[in-house]
Amino acid sequence: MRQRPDMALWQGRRDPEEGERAKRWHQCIAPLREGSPRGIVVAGVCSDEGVRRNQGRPGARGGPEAIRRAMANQAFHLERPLYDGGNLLCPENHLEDLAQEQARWIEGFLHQGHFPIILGGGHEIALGNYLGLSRHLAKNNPAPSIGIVNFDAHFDLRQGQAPTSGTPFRQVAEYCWKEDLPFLYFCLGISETANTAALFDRAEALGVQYLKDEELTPWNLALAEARLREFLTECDALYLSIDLDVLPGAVAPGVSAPAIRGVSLEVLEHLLRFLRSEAGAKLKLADLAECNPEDDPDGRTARVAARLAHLLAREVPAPVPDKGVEYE
Ligand SMILES: N=CN[C@@H](CCC(=O)O)C(=O)O
Ligand SMILES: [Mn+2]
Ligand SMILES: [Mn+2]
Repeated sequence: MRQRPDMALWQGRRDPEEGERAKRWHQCIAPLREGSPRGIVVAGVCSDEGVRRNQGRPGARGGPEAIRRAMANQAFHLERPLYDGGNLLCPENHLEDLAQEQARWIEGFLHQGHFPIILGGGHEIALGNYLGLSRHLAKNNPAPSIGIVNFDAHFDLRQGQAPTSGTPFRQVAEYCWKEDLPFLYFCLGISETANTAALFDRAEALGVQYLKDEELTPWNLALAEARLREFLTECDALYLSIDLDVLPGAVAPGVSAPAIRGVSLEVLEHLLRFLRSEAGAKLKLADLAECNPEDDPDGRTARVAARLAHLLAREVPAPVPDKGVEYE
């Protein structure tokens, strides 16, 4: 189920005549090992069973490889070590077991002090990410207030017995209810035409905060900033999820449900930078979900995902030690 990093994927242009500062990601990334100094870990969850179950276009199991290939040639500007943490495979499409196994895997990265950027995979990857962070934080705080900020055209609060790419945050809400934890979920980029009235009702009933795509314009950023700032005051820690279908379909066509309108890349990047500076060390974990290379002309979506990973890795705050752990 766990797959070691395939470093052969990390190929790209080389400019030796330009010297040491002409490096690209493929020249700087290392396989993650036990005891590696704290840094950024990119790791993939190769699952699209959730998308298939959700009546979508499968293919996102190839997302992690496509995003790594796009990352490989990016110029390297990071100030922290960068690692490939390998992949997690969904066992015989048995999504029911994925989240628990993924939670243990994520917890391991966090325990070693890394900032994980998890590459999807359908958005079913969100449940395991949340659970991993929750378990990690529970070591020092039995009832952590984890805020989820999800940039997404969809609420992903669907009902149903079986988990799918459309259910993860409803599953998180149920977990929080059972564990007596607050469910703090803020979804940005909601498309009114892509979410039924039933989903808006569920969001309301669960106390979900949201902003619609049409409210996230460059001339209205103060609204999102004020709402995010207030949201963060309630959170001990932040899990940031980016469903690439929040972007306009022309920018991110390689997803199961491309957006007609979407939120512009400029606005998304602005808000990611804003979150970084407002959340500081509360930001513990990020993911990029739904990249589907089978429907991605010119690898556009993988490349935009790679750029967002660069931004997250560059903007991520210096780690703050968990209790009892010192950073060098
Ligand atoms: N990950 C979520 N996906 C959307 C799919 C919507 C659609 O296929 O139209 C959802 O469930 O709402
Ligand atoms: Mn979506
Ligand atoms: Mn989603």
